[in-house]
Formats: sequence, C-alpha cells, structure tokens
Amino acid sequence: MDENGLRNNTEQAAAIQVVYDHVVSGAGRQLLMYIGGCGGTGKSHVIRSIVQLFTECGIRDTLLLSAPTGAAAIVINGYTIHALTLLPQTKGRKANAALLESVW
Ligand SMILES: Nc1ncnc2c1ncn2[C@@H]1O[C@H](COP(=O)(O)OP(=O)(O)OP(=O)(O)O)[C@@H](O)[C@H]1O
Repeated sequence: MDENGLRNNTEQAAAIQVVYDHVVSGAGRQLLMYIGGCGGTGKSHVIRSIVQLFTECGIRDTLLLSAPTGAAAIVINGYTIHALTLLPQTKGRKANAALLESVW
C-alpha cells in the first residue's frame, strides 16, 4: 500500500482494505463492490493495487479483470466484459453456455 501511495488517499486505502479483509477472511464468496469516481481520480490505480495484492498473496490466477470498453480494458491489462463473458459478437447468435460454464 505504501509503495503505491494509497495511504495518502483515504478513499483508495479504504477500498484496498475492504478487498484485503475479504481475501484474508477466506470467505470464498464473491465480493461485490463499487468504486466510482471522475476521470483521473485513481480507479485504475486501485485496480492495479488489487492485482498487486493478489499477486503477493499468490492468488493472481483467481482474479479476472474486465472493463466495458477496449480502451478501458487496456488500461487495466484486462478484457472487455464482452470477451470475458464469451458473449457472441454477432446479433442473433446464442451465447455458448457450456463453454462459459467450463471457463467460469
Ligand atoms: N494514490 C496515488 N498515488 C500516486 N499516484 C496516483 C494515486 N492514485 C492515482 N494516481 C495517479 O493518478 C493518475 C490517474 O489515476 P487513474 O488512471 O488510476 O485514474 P482513473 O480514475 O482510473 O481515470 P480514468 O477514469 O480516466 O481511467 C495516474 O497517473 C495514477 O498513477
């Protein structure tokens, strides 16, 4: 947290703390959390810190990153939501539910 400067931003620090507490609790259930803010307020920075946290905990492979647009996905080194959920790119085609289930 120190090296990313999160302690200087109480809201970012609080967000990371929620994720950290969830990870160490070992609850296993999904954490649903919303981090909002105007452009340039540090949302991607928080996401990169979450990636670092998961990496340091040795559980990086349990974390999937996605964003609504390709540009936003690139910033966090993630996928578009469309790609991550294997949604068909052609109108009228059905989602491959079996493949989706095997991936998730
Ligand atoms: N706590 C922090 N300490 C130092 N630098 C920070 C901190 N939080 C954010 N920054 C820096 O501020 C800049 C903007 O942050 P970031 O890109 O995370 O914002 P964002 O909310 O994701 O923006 P956008 O919505 O436009 O994508 C980046 O250069 C980032 O490294």
